[in-house]
Amino acid sequence: MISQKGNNYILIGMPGAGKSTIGVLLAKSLGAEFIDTDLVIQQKTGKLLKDIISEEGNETFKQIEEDVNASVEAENSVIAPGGSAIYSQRAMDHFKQIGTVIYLQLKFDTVAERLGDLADRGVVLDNGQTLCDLYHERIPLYEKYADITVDTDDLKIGEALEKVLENLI
Ligand SMILES: Nc1ncnc2c1ncn2[C@@H]1O[C@H](COP(=O)(O)OP(=O)(O)O)[C@@H](O)[C@H]1O
Ligand SMILES: O=C(O)C1=C[C@@H](OP(=O)(O)O)[C@@H](O)[C@H](O)C1
Ligand SMILES: [Mg+2]
Repeated sequence: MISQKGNNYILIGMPGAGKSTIGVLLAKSLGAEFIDTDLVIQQKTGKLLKDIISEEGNETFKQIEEDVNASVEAENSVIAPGGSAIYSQRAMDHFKQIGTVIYLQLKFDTVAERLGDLADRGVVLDNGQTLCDLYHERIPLYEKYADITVDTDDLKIGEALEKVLENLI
């Protein structure tokens, strides 16, 4: 049986890559809905992401994130999950089934420049792990799940949006 992909677009990439910022603009351009699953998690738990991570730990956060991401029901939507979504095979299988996965690719230096205080932003980082370690751990996972990769380095937000639109399939 040939399985048909859904008509959603899912943005993946490092924190600060612009999944949320470009996602909402992409949805406007396409006349689509926009879903930021970080906000779904916050609404569901009644807690800020950074507080879930700091108070309950990475594993609990990843479990909550997996459950939320794997149960997104959407049509004609742009979906912006958090950067750690790629740790869940189950969630990513779901995303690949309901839509086209777009990887917003950035060089490490750009990611480091964009991100401020990691704890304040709530990044899933193991004890002793640096941002550079995290970047190298995740790149193969973003590449593994991407249907489309868009290099957005050195682009302004509007230019990155245009490049994403040009690359849509
Ligand atoms: N070219 C760009 N593309 C996307 N975001 C950019 C760009 N340049 C600067 N920014 C800034 O980087 C941040 C991206 O954050 P966000 O959209 O929350 O990313 P993510 O959801 O991937 O973590 C925003 O503050 C945005 O204004
Ligand atoms: O990459 C990460 O570890 C995370 C990224 C965040 O989302 P953004 O990628 O939208 O910033 C959020 O899901 C959470 O704080 C963990
Ligand atoms: Mg985001």
